[in-house]
Amino acid sequence: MAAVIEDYALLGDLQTAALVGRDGSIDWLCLPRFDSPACFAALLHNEEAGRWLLAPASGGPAAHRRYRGDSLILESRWRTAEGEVRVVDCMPLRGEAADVVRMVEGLSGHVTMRMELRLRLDYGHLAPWVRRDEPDLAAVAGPDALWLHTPVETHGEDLTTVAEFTVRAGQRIPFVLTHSPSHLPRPQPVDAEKALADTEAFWTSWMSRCRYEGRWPQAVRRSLVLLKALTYAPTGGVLAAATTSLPEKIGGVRNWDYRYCWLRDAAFTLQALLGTGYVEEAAAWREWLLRAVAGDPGKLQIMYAVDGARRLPEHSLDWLSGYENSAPVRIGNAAADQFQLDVWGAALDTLHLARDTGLTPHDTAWDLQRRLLDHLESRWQEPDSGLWEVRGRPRHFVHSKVMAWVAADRAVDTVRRHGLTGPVDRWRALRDRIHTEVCAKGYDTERNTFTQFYGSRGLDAALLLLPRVGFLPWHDSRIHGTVDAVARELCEDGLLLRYRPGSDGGVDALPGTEGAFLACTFWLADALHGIGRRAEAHALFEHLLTLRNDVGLLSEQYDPQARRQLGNTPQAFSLVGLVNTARFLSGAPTKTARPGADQRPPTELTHPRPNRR
Ligand SMILES: OC[C@H]1O[C@H](O[C@H]2O[C@H](CO)[C@@H](O)[C@H](O)[C@H]2O)[C@H](O)[C@@H](O)[C@@H]1O
Repeated sequence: MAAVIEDYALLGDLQTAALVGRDGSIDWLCLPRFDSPACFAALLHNEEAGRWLLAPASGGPAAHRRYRGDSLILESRWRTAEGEVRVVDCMPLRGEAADVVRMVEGLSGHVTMRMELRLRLDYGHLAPWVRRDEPDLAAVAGPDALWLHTPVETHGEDLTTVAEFTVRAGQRIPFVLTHSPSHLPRPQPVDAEKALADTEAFWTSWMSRCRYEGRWPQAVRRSLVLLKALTYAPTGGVLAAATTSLPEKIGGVRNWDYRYCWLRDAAFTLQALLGTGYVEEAAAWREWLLRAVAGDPGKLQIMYAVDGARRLPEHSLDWLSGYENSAPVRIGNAAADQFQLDVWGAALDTLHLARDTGLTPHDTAWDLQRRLLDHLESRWQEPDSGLWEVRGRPRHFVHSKVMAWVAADRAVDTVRRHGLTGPVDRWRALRDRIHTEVCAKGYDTERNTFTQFYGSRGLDAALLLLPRVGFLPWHDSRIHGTVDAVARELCEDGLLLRYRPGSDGGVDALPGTEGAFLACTFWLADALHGIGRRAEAHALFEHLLTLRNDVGLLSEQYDPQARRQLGNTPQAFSLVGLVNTARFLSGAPTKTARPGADQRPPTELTHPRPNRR
């Protein structure tokens, strides 16, 4: 059985990622790309679906784990009756092939170790043909070939490669697993010691570019490393998370594939990276976006594969029982075909922010912005599926309309401040029309709150973003009313749901419930800070920090009753929430509002709180 979600640490080489449990087992690895079929899928079934265990034979979880410095090199340490041992895991940056390097270091005594390599290609479906390729072991199945390189003697047991060996104090014993397409010649195995040194040097140098100077620096730096690990280096695409189908409720059906590039999630990630000095990543994403959208901006999708491919058909893998029996396990994502209005605003906002942050101007980018806006102008009055990608009928979601306002607003601002050309009067009129309509139809005067969609009784955590994007200032009484209402109606044990799935007769058309949404809870901390309730904001943020696992990972959601993480992991939305809230609470202005807009929080409460009903 897989471990609890917070037991997993991430390894990655900026093209794919692996999850390692505290027990020393790699239970998730897709090769060669984040969204390729997994060769270890025990995470979504059990060890029969493939895993790679390397740990003391006596078993049990590592007593202590940490990443080495600011790197993605994981060190897991066990104390056993025989002595102490450390396993150091990493994925070196991609050279000729993909590698996983595992170094066993004897710290004291003589520790008996056990290795079990159970490769199961195609998401646990296929046991490869394994043979000796002296001095190594080669495994082949269809398009994939893998080699295990180690000085330790191995043998086969029950379609598994097994080794039992002893490590003495001072000894270092390497294991290297290398993947390559099966039709190519065997790649050179990497030298494990050099790979570790190079990987550490890469991450140290990457972190030296960090310009974050606010509070909670360790939590922010770790989140930035994890966000970087979710970018696909060859194209600049940014992933939502490293996994598929970790459930939003244990035993439930809300299990989705997040190994793709959502424009919305990427926009949030880029805002966090740009705000902490990582301009190169923003430049790479802009190029990715321009390529992905090239052709017809009217055919903009809300998500793409890491290489910009558009077809992501959703289907279930019925041979996998699912994480703790949470079925189905899905790959692909049907939300790719949805109309989500906010995505136009998110893309335009990020391109605007990139220009403001000093990213070299790009003629094609402005051309794309104009064409996206033209398209949006013709569609903003249509109902959509909203940022939560509801699978119920399309609605006039307030957050979606506000993001349409953002698109028009940023275009007007670009002309005004950057001297680019466009029909600015028309855009200004569009911006004002959207604003007027949202305030008239999306705001409930009786309850003093904006609502989830026009005429809805339900609320939505995304309404907390209205002042952040500059739609209304923090001191507006409608914003105070909305923050109060959202906190009152969507909080569970101090954490925020994104909406109540049962509201308005079941807005998302999915059965069951889900956990508290971590990104939304970070937005609540921002909102409390923004309206001047700073002590509450800080307390909430500190509480959120305690929900990270021992090595800083956050998944998408949290179950406050069971006190455990839920949903895909590590999730960019949650990590971005952490970075952006740390910045905001440390005194930075909000990320996306245009310069000059009233975005600084008041030093104290300037408006009376609205009456509670
Ligand atoms: O709630 C149903 C939807 O859930 C997933 O979407 C969520 O994840 C996305 C990636 O992080 C995020 O952009 C979106 O805001 C979230 O609601 C799932 O991917 C969808 O297929 C599903 O309809």
